[in-house]
Amino acid sequence: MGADSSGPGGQQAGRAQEVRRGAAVPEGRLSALAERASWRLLFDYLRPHRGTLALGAVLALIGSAAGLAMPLLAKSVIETFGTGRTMLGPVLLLCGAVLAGSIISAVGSFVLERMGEGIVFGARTRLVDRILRLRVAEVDRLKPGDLLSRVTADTTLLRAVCTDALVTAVGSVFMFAGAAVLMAVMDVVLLLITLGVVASVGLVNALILPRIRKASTLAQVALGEMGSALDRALQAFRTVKASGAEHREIEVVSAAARQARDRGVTASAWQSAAGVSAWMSVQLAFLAVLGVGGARVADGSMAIASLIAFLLYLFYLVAPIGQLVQSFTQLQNGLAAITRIREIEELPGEPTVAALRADGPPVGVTFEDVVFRYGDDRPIVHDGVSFEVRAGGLSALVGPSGAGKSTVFALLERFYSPQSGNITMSGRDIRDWDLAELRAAVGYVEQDAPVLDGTLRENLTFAAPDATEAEVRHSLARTKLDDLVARLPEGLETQVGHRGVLLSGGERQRVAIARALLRRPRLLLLDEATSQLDAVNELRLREVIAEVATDTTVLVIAHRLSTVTGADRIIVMESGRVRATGTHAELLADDDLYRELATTQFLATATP
Ligand SMILES: Nc1ncnc2c1ncn2[C@@H]1O[C@H](COP(=O)(O)OP(=O)(O)OP(=O)(O)O)[C@@H](O)[C@H]1O
Repeated sequence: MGADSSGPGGQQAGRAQEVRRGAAVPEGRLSALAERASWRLLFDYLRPHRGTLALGAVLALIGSAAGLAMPLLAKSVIETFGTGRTMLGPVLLLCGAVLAGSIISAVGSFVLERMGEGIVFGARTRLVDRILRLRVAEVDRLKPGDLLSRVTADTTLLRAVCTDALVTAVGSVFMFAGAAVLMAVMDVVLLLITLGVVASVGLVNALILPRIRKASTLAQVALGEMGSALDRALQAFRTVKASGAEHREIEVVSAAARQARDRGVTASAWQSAAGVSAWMSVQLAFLAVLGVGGARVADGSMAIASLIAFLLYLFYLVAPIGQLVQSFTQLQNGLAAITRIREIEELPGEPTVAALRADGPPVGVTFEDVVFRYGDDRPIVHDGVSFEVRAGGLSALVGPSGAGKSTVFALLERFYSPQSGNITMSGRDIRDWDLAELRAAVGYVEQDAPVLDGTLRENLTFAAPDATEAEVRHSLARTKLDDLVARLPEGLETQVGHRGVLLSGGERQRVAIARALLRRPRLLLLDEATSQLDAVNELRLREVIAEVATDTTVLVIAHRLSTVTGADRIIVMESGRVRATGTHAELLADDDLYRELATTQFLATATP
């Protein structure tokens, strides 16, 4: 029971709400969310790679150590000036340190970069896995463009954190500590002056960093909104063109892009402020050390070589401070991205549904007093729906638009769960069916019969990848597509185009039926297209449905009189209830609504 839910707890439901609201998330809530995306989340990503991380860090440290030795080696070179001693030894040592330090640093940074790519790969595959396993109800609330941006843009930010930021931070901390220790050995007073100035940078940054994270989160949300806006326009591309709405859609996408830019600019402004504070502190430290150190050189208490070495170390401090500040700002962007990735990862998903095949006798279906609404804040769609569809034969659901017919199919597929009432298939509550077994037993052909980009063969075997050539040919013959395949230049290997645009509406519908039949369903749910089919296609579809109904239960949402006249049983729905059931002749005699539908809507599309 309820195997298709990992239990949306209150917290998860709350997160789903945040995702749904997208850019409309109030800023206060955002910072609370960002807080939750703590270091712990980052460590979760890093934990499986801790061996590589340690190796990369050690190499980065050795590289930094070689760098740290340079001022000392430079000092020894300077000290040979005018002494008559040969400079060859110290110079060779200096060159060796430069070379070794560079190579070791490069290897260390490659190891960490590679680890970063591994982390991003892991995050992307987990995210895609989660998205494709989400419950239909969750996907209804999410925007595809925003999801895409989380898989691409947000994970890219994660890489920046795990590679650049981490590589730099590890090296910088060591460089900073090493330089500080060596400076302490050389002159404690000058070091204290330096550290005093540097501490002020830390203080300023502590105030700036949360602002960077907030601005960065908002910028990523805006980027997701932009993706959604573009996706909306592309999904309805022909409608956009036909409505002359290009400029309006361009404006919608541009507005989202503008918002992303503005928020990005805010984040950059704070980042610049952090950078400036680091730069200023180093300049101040340099001036202070130069002043105090110069005075001590003048009074003879300090050698000029020591002051030069100290100032060199001070510059060794400059780079790590700047880099640390940069790493921390990058980290803020990364943590914002991690929060967005986690929001999706924590949504409830369904268990794996393997591509099984049903193979069994036709099944009957019953609805008993089913009450359903799509969300707590939504109106009731099924208000005590009860009906029975016996095993085998053709049954039709009819009723005005919005009566709840397609919802019957969605509930049978367990895309949603009813609030009350029982649905059984083959006498067994559908909640007791294993989800994979249930979905294998039910073939589902949606109204707009989606055909995926790819070849005709890929589309046919989509639900049954192990189907044999003979089975494919058989399903083509049953759905009367064999003459189409014979006409196509590359037969089954012909590309059908994005969303099957190269096929006609009738052909798409029959391809979708053939695809469903290849899985040998025990119940075929067919949402008939409302669009007009030409007489030949309509006749073919009718023949296909009648033929399939000889060995499977077929439940069709009928929009054509020709379909219902041949049905064994018709269920008339109105306003979320079943108002009548019977044969065409019985309903024509007994039910006013059916009579009206039959003489208006249905007749309009009937073949002579
Ligand atoms: N995913 C959804 N989320 C929220 N509400 C929905 C969803 N799908 C359908 N509804 C609502 O449920 C009601 C019934 O929809 P349903 O698609 O079942 O009607 P129908 O009888 O199949 O209509 P039609 O013949 O026009 O397809 C409609 O008011 C619709 O707005």
